[in-house]
Amino acid sequence: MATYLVGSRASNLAKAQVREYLRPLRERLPGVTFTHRVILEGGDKDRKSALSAVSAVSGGSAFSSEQEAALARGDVDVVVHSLKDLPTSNRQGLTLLAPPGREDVRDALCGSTLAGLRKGARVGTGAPRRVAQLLAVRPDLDVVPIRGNVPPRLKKIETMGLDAVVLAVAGLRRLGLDDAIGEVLPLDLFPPSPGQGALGIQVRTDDDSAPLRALLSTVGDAAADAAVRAERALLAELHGGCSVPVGAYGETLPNGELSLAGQVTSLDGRVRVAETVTGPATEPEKLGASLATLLIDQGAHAILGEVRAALSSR
Ligand SMILES: NCc1[nH]cc(CCC(=O)O)c1CC(=O)O
Repeated sequence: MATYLVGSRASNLAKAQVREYLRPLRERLPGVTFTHRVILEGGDKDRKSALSAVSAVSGGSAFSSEQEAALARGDVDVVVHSLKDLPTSNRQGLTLLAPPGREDVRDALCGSTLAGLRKGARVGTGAPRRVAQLLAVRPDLDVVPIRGNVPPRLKKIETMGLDAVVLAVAGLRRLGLDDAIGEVLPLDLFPPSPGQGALGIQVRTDDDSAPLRALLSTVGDAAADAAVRAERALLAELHGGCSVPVGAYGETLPNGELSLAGQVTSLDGRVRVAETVTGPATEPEKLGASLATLLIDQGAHAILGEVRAALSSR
């Protein structure tokens, strides 16, 4: 009987994601054993310094590297990530499988509604994309940088005297914290981080892993896969990472085509370029690349150049 080790970070969100991923697999494959292994991270302890050092410069993710190293070494056979935290550059010998569907992709305001925020209200978020999108619609807001896992970030409403914080609906739902949502933010003004709401299912590409890849592909969702591939291709073409103000949302249309919306916003929210493209769902990377070209023609590089300069001087 086959046994596979499934790795993840130690957070409650990571554990919930593993449970969500394994439930249908265990039902479908009663003869196969999947065992969860937490992979502890140096990067977790010292996330602040790691993030500011890595993400501002390369757009890389400090979180995922140790998970990927454990997978490459063979300590585990598959890793369940949050896809949006994974760098777009492909790690040699590893591959991403189609995600099993997708949670709600949107961001939420917790603690208040947008209209309910007084002038100059203090809103917590550490993500440049969220800062930029908030200031674009509400330049009066005082955006306060916060970091950490989802539950501590929610608690900062009380402990830091914030009026609200911005968090992904997906993480809140998976943690059973959706009661905290004051308003789900509209996709057109607050397009999510590429891959938001999707699990990043990563395996080795070697021949020995082929049977596992075949098993796991039975729970992959083609529509979600096309959407996240297009979103991540856009980000890669813009040379962005999870720390740049790029929002993207891919979706399969009723006619089977893939639509991809993308936005790049300056950190102060004053300049924004936005476009939507449509194309065959069989070529999501091409769609992402064509959207990147349109956004670059409209000035995306200038915006992102200023963002990088601002972030690296922090
Ligand atoms: N960077 C943190 C992170 N990584 C994944 C999620 C949950 C949403 C998801 O799975 O895409 C979150 C929290 C948040 O953004 O609110």
